[in-house]
Amino acid sequence: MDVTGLPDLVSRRVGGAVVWADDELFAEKENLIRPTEPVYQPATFGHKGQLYDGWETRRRREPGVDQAVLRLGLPGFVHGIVVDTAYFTGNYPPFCWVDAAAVEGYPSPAELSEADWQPLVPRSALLGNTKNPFEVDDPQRYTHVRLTIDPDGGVARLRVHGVPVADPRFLDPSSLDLAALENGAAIEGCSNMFYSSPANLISPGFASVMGDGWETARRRDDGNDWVTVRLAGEGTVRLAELDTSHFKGNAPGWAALSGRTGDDWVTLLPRTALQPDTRHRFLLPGGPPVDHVRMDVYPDGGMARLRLHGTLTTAGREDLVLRWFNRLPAAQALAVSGDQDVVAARPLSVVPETLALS
Ligand SMILES: NC(=O)NC(NC(N)=O)C(=O)[O-]
Repeated sequence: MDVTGLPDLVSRRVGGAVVWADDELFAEKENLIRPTEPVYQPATFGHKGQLYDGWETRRRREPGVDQAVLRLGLPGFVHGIVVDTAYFTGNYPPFCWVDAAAVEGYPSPAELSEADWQPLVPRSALLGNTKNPFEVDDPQRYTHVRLTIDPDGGVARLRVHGVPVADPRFLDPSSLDLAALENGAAIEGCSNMFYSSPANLISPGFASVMGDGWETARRRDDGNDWVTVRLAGEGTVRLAELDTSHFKGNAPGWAALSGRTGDDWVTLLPRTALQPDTRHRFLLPGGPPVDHVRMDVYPDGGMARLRLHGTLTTAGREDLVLRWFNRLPAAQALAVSGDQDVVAARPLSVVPETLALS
């Protein structure tokens, strides 16, 4: 499975941050999570040396390692990590490892140093000027990761690919974006992602440039492009927002929405004309609850965001609560539910009494 198709949970685009590094003399730690590909200009010297688009520490003169701690913009479970050493050739770290922690609230760097760090990637050899991929097999929901480089050097980007798991305590089941990545929705498939990923469609916030959206290649046949979203939970969609912002010469001419209810697909929005560079909002007439939504765009093009505001059904809400509760580390699950038996019995198929959240 190519996990790099999954959203990058630590990208700055989804609110990730590098909260601490022991050293960043040559190049700033914040570069690690820039959403764009690294760039390089040879023989471009600043006051401290060659400028690199990455995180680069000084040459160690004592034994030890360098570390950076990152907060996931979207807490979730991690399927794969990419340590990209692009353009670091004579100065990449020969080894690295990655740990993760699940922490409630808003811990400071000092508090994070005391966290219960779990190994995600063991000590592994790195190649220079290469995207170094690592598969991760760990069922827990994490909020932070820690990159250790051994002994020192430069890393251009750290990508943490996984599945966001929303904390239901912060969601109002009667009014939420059922298609939002941060609420637990996911892209299940699309016809084409030549220029940019469909995960952008359901990412937080507005798109700031065209590259922040989903863009297909120009079609040269009679078909049309499409994308399917698994909703955060089963629900009823009341308001659809199809935002073509920044797509001026390449917005689709039309779009339609359909929803999956059981084995059937029902029309939510019939084929409707779109304008370039416009945040369209369509009130939907209601209808049966759906758990997946497919957007067809005609014939091709790009879109910045797709929002599907609505209401979770009871089953949809229970699903969402369980997805979160069953991924919590045991100590956190106990703190939340207060019930040793409930924690021991996970994964459950019914929401525990103590988690009957409004
Ligand atoms: N030419 C270099 O890149 N040298 C050094 N790094 C920077 N950024 O200048 C180093 O020692 O790694």
